[in-house]
Amino acid sequence: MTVQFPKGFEWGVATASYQIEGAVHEGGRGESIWDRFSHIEGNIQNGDTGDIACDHYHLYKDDVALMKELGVKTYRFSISWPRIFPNGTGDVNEEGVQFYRNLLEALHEAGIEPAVTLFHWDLPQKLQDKGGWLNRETADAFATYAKTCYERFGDLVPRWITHNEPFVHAFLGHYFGEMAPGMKDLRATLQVSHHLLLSHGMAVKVHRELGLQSEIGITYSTSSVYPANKHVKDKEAAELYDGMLNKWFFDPVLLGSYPEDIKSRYEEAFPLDFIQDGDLDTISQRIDFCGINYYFRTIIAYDNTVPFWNGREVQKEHAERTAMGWEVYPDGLRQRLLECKERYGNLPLYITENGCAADDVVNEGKVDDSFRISYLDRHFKAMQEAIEQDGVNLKGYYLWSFLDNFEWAYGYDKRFGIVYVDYETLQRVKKDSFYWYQQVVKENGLPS
Ligand SMILES: OC[C@H]1NNC[C@@H](O)[C@@H]1O
Repeated sequence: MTVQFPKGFEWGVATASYQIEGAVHEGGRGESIWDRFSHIEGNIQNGDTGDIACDHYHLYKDDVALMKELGVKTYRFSISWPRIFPNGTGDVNEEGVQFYRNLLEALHEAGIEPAVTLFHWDLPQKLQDKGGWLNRETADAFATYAKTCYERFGDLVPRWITHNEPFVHAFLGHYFGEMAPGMKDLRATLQVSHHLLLSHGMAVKVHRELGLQSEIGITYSTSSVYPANKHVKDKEAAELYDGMLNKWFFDPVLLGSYPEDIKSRYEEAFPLDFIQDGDLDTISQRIDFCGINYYFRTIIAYDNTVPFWNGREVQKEHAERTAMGWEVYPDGLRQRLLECKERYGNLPLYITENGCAADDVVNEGKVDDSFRISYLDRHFKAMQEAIEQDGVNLKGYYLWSFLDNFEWAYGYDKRFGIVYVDYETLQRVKKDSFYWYQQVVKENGLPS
């Protein structure tokens, strides 16, 4: 065994509701902002939508059987809020509850522990019609939704994740405009990000009040940020970008305050008057773990035409890249894990997403995705170094993704799965990486 992980290290796979379920008009489900956004022409590559996706809603038993064959200990998926509350609040949709109970019971039968994400971006459209996350009342609605999930599913869920990647939902959905609900307004983005974090704290408080034995945390998209070169301006720009991307979301939850360097710049432009007294106490409720989603590093060059953080992403020439164009940089994962340990203490961490898109094709019933195996192999080595050499309290790993699925604005072109999905027939085909990962899970380490 060349690379061995600690005994009890948890190997898993991850998905999300809108990306795999389909059945958007079935089982009493209400409309989500992604149903609305994906049906607006021009928003999604090839005009794709999540209407059918992987049809996991009907095929979940086959998918759980495949996970059992894979041998993973744990499976991270998200609950679709509009399946539980079609209008966002009000009456509970019992058919939606039943679907997730069936899924949870199938996982329990298969000996697979669920890690459930409460919000992975598919906000009920009815709440968006009332301002969405711009509206502070959406945080209250989220706490009610969370409480309902704890009550209905808590007997079968050992691990809860309040939010998936608040940076991505806030900034790509409300500033860069490439994701639902497709806004382009920085002050709105900061208001949304604050209400996302506030709702996280409210959901943690409810979890503690119910005295649940399960653990609860939050999942962040994150990247290690590097200056383009040694110039002080580049270093300052990288610092500010790290503040915008990472600290703005990690610090309120883990330190109880927003990072001053970027906050003061925002306040020069507009008052952050959506931050109310007591909010940061709520947001910084103790959590049991932090989820880290890492795919690539970020290189920043000074650019004073970019407001607030005065920096723009630059690409390393001739770098190895995935089908998303993201640089393959496993050292950045180790770096980011060490940064978290040094800034926030040794809170338990899970890699709640990591993986790569590749141009996978089926050839005589097989999929040679050696590129993905190489990507994973190198990131696993970086993880193991973080544990063994840097003392990072890394407890587990969820591979993104179990299935090829709807990759948001990119539609179905970008394949992240270790299981190939033929979107014409919905047939699943195990890729070579499925068998490779099966061995890693079995051996709790990398094959020599
Ligand atoms: O882009 C790959 C993944 N990144 N994190 C959030 C997921 O929903 C994405 O598919």
